[in-house]
Amino acid sequence: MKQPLGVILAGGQATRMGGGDKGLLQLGVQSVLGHVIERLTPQVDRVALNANGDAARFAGLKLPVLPDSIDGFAGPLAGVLAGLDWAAEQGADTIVTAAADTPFFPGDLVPQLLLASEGMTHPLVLAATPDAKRGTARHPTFGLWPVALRDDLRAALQGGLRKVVMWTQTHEGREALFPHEDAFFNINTPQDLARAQEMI
Ligand SMILES: Nc1nc2c(ncn2[C@@H]2O[C@H](COP(=O)(O)OP(=O)(O)OP(=O)(O)O)[C@@H](O)[C@H]2O)c(=O)[nH]1
Repeated sequence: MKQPLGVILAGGQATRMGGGDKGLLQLGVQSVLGHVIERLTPQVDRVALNANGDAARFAGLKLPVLPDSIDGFAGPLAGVLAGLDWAAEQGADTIVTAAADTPFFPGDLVPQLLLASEGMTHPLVLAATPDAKRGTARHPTFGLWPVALRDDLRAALQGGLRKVVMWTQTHEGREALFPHEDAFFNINTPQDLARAQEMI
């Protein structure tokens, strides 16, 4: 399998943060997105950013900016579709997604997702962490996605499907387990940002 392309999901509305772009918030010496780019870039072939609205605000990052093609804010799956359409243009087979608000995700994200996908015709794997109640918790914005299923995903979104896990289940998606409960700590609120400042 070719090395996946990387797609950073930054297409949300950040309502709990009061709007704006969570990825452009300052965290230590760089933006939250800067941390995400730094972690993802060495693990993939190339990186693009999925974001809606005026792309000029991300010009300094020097990454392709991919808007959602589904009307309205359809959730992270719309960003996955934008990433898969870009990957198809680039001749790639798969993408790995990472959320723009999750600055400390594992440095072995991509190898672990690839390992979990061995033997799958259409590699579809979500990252997961241990969860006291459910056994494991899946992280729907961190996954390995096959370009071959992009038209199926487009049809599902056009039919109103929004839940990532529901779509992956219809394709017998797997999970890759990361042992640390906080491996995908994400910034949703000003309190989360303060906690992240303490963590770096
Ligand atoms: N492309 C795309 N990505 C989205 C959309 N909604 C959420 N996301 C992304 O999905 C991930 C998780 O998003 P959430 O934290 O649930 O939503 P959010 O909009 O970032 O924040 P809240 O509005 O506070 O829930 C983030 O990486 C978001 O950028 C959307 O409509 N389109």
